[in-house]
Amino acid sequence: MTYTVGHYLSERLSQIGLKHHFAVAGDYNLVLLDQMIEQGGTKQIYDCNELNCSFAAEGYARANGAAAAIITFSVGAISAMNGLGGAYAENLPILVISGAPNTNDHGSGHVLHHTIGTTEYSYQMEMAKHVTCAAESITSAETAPAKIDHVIRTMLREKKPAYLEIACNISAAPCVRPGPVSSLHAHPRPDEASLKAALDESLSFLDKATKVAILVGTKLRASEALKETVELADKLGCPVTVMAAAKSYFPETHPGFRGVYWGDVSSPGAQEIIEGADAVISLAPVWNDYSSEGWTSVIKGEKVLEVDPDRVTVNGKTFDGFRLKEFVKALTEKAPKKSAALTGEYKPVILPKADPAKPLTNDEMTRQINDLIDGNTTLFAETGDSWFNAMRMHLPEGAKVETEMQWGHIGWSVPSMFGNATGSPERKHVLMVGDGSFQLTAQEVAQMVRYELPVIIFLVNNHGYVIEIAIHDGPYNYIQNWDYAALMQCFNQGVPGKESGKYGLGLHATTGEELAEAIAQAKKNTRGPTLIECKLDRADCTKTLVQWGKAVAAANSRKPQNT
Ligand SMILES: Cc1ncc(Cn2nnc(CCOP(=O)(O)OP(=O)(O)O)c2C)c(N)n1
Repeated sequence: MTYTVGHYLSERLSQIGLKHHFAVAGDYNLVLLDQMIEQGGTKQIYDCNELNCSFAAEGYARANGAAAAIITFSVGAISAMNGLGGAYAENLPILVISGAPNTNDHGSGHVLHHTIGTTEYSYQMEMAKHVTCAAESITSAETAPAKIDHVIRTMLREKKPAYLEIACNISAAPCVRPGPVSSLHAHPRPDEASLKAALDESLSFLDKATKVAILVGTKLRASEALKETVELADKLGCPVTVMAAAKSYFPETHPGFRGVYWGDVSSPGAQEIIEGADAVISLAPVWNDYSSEGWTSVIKGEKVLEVDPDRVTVNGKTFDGFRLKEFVKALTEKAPKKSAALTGEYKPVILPKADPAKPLTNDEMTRQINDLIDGNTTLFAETGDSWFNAMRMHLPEGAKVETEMQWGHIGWSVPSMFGNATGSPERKHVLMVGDGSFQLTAQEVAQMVRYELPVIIFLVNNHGYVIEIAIHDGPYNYIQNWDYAALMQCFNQGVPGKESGKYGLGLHATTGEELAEAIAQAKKNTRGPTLIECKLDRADCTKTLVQWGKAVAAANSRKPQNT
């Protein structure tokens, strides 16, 4: 068998640890898809559309560290741009690979199908450059290895997405074979002088402090320092809170854990700890209008030692030339005990068991979902009141929570969980998603039926965009109601000639008792997804969403300056 450009790409992807890649067929990428199948290093998984394909890759990267999605030129790639933007915002290394026009068409004056009808085809590359850390166009086999290695090496180092387009007549062109994968993982050595200076300044900052606390931030997982943070917390003996988007990045069973810090909508006691500290070690935070509750709660300034992925700022000085992980390890070695602020114990929100015969409430639904979560569960929480329900859950050791609080594309969670479950089949997957979000990407549940993924979907049917209503109400927040549970019958049509692809289960829950029964059935459904449609009253949402919505609305309605 001739070794080709497509084989090189496929081998590199399997060398970095991928066992699957996601794809939607299109005539610009069919030969490339053949090469991927022929080389066989990763299994080809199909999605209903390219938006879902890019989000499935993003979800896979959350489980596996990286991912790849193959789509067709222009009509496919421009949909996938949304997944690239999301991966950029969420610091996830996914590689989106687009089939591309035949090399003979460049400069020919030909108008090609699927394009915008011009004779220039570079617009897609120009778009991709804005939402990736590396982007290359492959139009010859000779230059393919260097370009493929460049985009993979860069995305792994930067924890950002990358983009490749491969001309459709080059995918099967003969190509040299790759060397060891170690060259793709190389990181620059830290600048020792700068690291020492940062450490000395930080120790001086901590020496003067009495009430020290750690705030775990959004980019800590991408900085690959979760374990190192636990070691720092053990050494300091101080309280630890997490930002909402970092929920589950620090073990909630740790004696120092004190909940989610989110301004006025923090876990009970967390706001006092962070805002009352005289030294906050802030690890990889992202302060945006949502995470700061409409700019009302940003933790910065002279009380803060801010440790970003590649920079430390403390005592009015800033240091770079090393990675967060290297700094945290060095700080742990020298850090003093600072346990004065660790008082009392963490009291998670305990939701009372409701009368099972009464209409289902948001609290009862959240309570039963929390009971379902164990140390092997990955909980996806979609944009909406699901965020706030996830924040008030207490997690056992090993449980993970996935959110998309920077990009916030509603519907993201359905394909992302599909990708995550594909990449971590050994874990249980649970999704909380509102009816509004679900309507954007619902068809990807059909792929969960096709690939027989035993995930559990809690479809929160509160008849509209409740998070938007909390921010600013209007007729645009009310949507057509669906029979969401009935979708499973539609998706259960099976794979022709095969026994598979017909085990989706759709259930309705209008009371606590019905929900408990549905969960019991879901646990037994091991050959497909179970969607439980939870009917809630529209006004029945978390108090924290209502409070947060007011703060965000105030931020959105700030008058223009100098008018
Ligand atoms: C692609 C995209 N389009 C529009 C929006 C704005 N948006 N954010 N949240 C929503 C409504 C979410 O409603 P649901 O999923 O029903 O969630 P709930 O808050 O639980 O009702 C919208 C329409 C968005 N975040 N993403």
